[in-house]
Amino acid sequence: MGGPNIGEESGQCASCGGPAETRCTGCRNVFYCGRECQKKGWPSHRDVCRPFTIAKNQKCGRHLVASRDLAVDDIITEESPLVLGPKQETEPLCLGCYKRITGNYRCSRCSWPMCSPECENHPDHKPECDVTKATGLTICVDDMDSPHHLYEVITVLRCLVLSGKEPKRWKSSTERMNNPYMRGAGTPQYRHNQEHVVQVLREKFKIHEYPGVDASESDIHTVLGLLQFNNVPTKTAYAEVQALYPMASLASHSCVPNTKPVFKDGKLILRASDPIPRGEPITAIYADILWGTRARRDYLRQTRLFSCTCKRCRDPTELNTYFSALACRRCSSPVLPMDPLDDHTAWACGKCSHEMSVEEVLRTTLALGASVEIALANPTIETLEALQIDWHSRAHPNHYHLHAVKHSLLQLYGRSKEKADEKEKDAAHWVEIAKKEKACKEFLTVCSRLDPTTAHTIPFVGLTFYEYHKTILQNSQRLFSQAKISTQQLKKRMLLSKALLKKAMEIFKHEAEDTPEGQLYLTCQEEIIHIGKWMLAVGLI
Ligand SMILES: C[S@@+](CC[C@H](N)C(=O)[O-])C[C@H]1O[C@@H](n2cnc3c(N)ncnc32)[C@H](O)[C@@H]1O
Repeated sequence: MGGPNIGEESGQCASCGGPAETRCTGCRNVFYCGRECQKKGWPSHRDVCRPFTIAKNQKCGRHLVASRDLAVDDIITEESPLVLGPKQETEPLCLGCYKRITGNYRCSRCSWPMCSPECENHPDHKPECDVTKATGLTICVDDMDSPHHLYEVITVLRCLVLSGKEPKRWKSSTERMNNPYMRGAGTPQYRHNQEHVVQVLREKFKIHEYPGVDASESDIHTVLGLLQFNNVPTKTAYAEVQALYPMASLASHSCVPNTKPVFKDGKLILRASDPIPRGEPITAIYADILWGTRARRDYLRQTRLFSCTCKRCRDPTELNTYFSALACRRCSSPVLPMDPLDDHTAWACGKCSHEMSVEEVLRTTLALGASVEIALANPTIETLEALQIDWHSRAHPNHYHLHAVKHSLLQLYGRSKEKADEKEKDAAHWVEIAKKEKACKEFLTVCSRLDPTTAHTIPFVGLTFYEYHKTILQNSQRLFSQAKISTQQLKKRMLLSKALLKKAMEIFKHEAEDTPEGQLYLTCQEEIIHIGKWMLAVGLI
């Protein structure tokens, strides 16, 4: 049998000629009888199937480029990580499933805290389990609520063990990965790594004595560099961890990424989140989408050693969100950077042209961030509203620090009397519900401009849709009981409320059942049934 019949629905498997059962999971143009045949057919099919090529330019180095026009949701890569493990700084977590742990259970072989006997047998945990056992070291981690320095070594150790066990695979995947890390020798970060990773791995874990592992000080620093520059933040069921992927690690960065990642069944599936024309770069985001431009650019410079110049970074308004804008002292209009790509630029009011120096802007932003951090540590409606009022004359209401305050407030509003009897819901409650609705709408508007696919804001946006549905539900039931809306209007609002729940479910659909997001998915499901029953009972359907 020759090469696969691209695009032909021949009814025959392109590999063995038997009856076709499934489409190629990459291009979906070719038919196979099953997974095995797809694997066999792959070598000849790869070049036509792969939706990307690896390109190279001066600005980004190697990067992925669409090899054909890609539609939204097209799969770009579906691959297992070369290595996956906790982020360098993390609170103690299970080294099998990455769930936060209580400390009540320890691996029976190596003494690392884990969550259960099943997790101690998880293949991810094997490298540190074997190395720790070989040294006879007892792992002492008591405080489960603060980052613990011992976890800094885990992912590096996993890389070193893999490089010893599967040297060919390790080398072919990593030898061309970007690693400008050694340029950082002598920096505070390098010194930190020397003390907390290199020395710990060599002196405590005796990693250089472990069979097959080359782990000179410089080997360990090289691995630290590979991880720093090429890691892909990967959201597992319970935590965001770091991973190296042969292909996805090559995607260049944009603060307006055109891909969305989902980590499922141990694999990263990277899909197009926008149509990507042939020849365009395929981009991921390496920073937090809900940080302002200066914070994202500083972070990228520090961790990845480049200055982002993407569409959002170039736009003083950050896609019309005013996410970093301050307020003019003279006329209250937004104050924006004159040249957002220049760190020393002055900021100016768009209306009265009053200028602020960059130092004043940084001082103000820092002070706002500090006030927000304190307020969010113990949030109440009173303290958060007081903070909003206090900063009203100094920062734009959409400022990213105030956006975080809004997200907390939209959950708090209406909560105290949520379960109360209708009679107990007083005027103050309905004022809160009105504020809640407004906050939900504002929060979603800003997020939809920054992250239209919601792929990078799942917990925030999903929860907001859920909270939003409550306001529509409660308000419409009240207005109907007061005969202020017609049956038709009530029905319309009930359907809107259900649609908001469905939107939340769509956002949470990949979340594990025992996470807050997975639980909320189930709550939404129950709530939809409940609303349906209520509509039936009152004759709306
Ligand atoms: C994960 S690696 C990507 C692969 C890398 N380009 C290579 O050649 O191996 C991340 C590095 O790529 C470069 N890079 C990625 N996106 C970039 C961008 N938007 N602008 C400039 N450099 C970028 C930076 O050097 C960054 O540290």
